[in-house]
Amino acid sequence: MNIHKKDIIIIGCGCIGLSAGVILLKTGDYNVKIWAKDLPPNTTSNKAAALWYPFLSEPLDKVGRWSQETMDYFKKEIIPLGVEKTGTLTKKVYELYRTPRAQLPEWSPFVPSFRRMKKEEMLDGYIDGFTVEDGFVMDTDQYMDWLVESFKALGGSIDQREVVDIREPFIYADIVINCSGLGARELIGDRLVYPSRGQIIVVDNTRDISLMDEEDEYQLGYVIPRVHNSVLGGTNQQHNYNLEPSKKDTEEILDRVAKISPQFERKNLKILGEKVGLRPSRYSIRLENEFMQDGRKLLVHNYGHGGSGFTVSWGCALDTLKLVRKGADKLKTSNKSDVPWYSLLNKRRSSSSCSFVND
Ligand SMILES: Cc1cc2nc3c(=O)[nH]c(=O)nc-3n(C[C@H](O)[C@H](O)[C@H](O)COP(=O)(O)OP(=O)(O)OC[C@H]3O[C@@H](n4cnc5c(N)ncnc54)[C@H](O)[C@@H]3O)c2cc1C
Ligand SMILES: NCCCCC(=O)C(=O)O
Repeated sequence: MNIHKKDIIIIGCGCIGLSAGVILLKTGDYNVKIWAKDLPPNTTSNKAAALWYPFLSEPLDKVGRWSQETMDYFKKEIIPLGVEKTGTLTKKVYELYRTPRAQLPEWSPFVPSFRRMKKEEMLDGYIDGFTVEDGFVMDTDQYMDWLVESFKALGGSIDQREVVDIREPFIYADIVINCSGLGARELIGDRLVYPSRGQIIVVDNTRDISLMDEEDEYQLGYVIPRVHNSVLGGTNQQHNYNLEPSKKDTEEILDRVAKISPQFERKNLKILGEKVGLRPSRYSIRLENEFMQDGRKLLVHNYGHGGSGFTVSWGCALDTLKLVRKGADKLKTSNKSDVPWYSLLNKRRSSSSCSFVND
């Protein structure tokens, strides 16, 4: 532990916490520790498909910028390391519609390669669609393992521990980053974050383009080819906490992807497994500073990424660094002796005590 560097504790070891940790460590200015109840492969992040595509997350203008910054980071820092190391591949994606789409997605101006699909690219049964030429997909478990390895190689350390009171980490650090995902509901009493249950099926490899039937944002039909296998999806069941795969959902996902193309009919697929994750959904991604204990402590919130955690992860990590720098300059020097450590814990924080004023 370098005493000249500021200590930071990140709560959460999903793609959001790990990306933030890597960016903070790369500056050389911080000692960074992750505290997390669940570690990969037992996080929501490990249940993701995953591909670059903004989905179920707001506000769309910021999601656009974060997505573009994440795409740039992947192109410069991750894709060049090679697929064997990171489990990440550049992959074109088609978003398909059976009805015309007058509106372009609000995030599209941020993504240079975004365009409407050409007639000659259209699949049978679809009349409209969009494409991004240089998106990416990752074998999620392999990518998450690479993120952990990168974080540790930069000097980060990971403690598997549940944080029951948000003030506990402040005994050890003046700056805490809240990357707790859906856990923010309990950790800081934010009832605005809720689960959107997603179920996927892992199958043997399929074709070389990610295909997503977006006609219905609740009954999803997508095929995402990855490095060692492909993922079929999916579901978007709000406020559903069931973590067990449902046979009914599997049947309905298979029916939906078969309608994308005959090559995805069940007889042509070899099912390898099913996964379920609870997307940390919120009306708006919360990425902001909160000063605690009369301005002596800084809590940076970075949670509520819905269906886009991987797609915005590096953009949000870069903004987390900006918030840390901005907030740290405003911290009143905390002379540890005048804040007895037990005083931080002797009052349980009521859920109503948090203010969720978003910027
Ligand atoms: C089926 C499915 C498919 C998806 N596909 C994609 C996709 O293709 N592209 C994409 O961009 N996104 C996708 N997503 C969304 C993406 O998975 C999430 O947005 C992302 O994983 C959120 O990351 P996170 O780090 O915030 O949360 P998590 O991965 O849930 O990590 C939260 C961490 O905080 C810890 N934690 C919580 N509370 C506490 C506490 N009190 N004390 C200590 N630790 C705590 C947890 O243990 C965990 O380590 C998908 C999601 C699902 C379910
Ligand atoms: N629009 C389809 C989204 C693909 C996968 C994904 O982001 C999800 O299921 O959350």
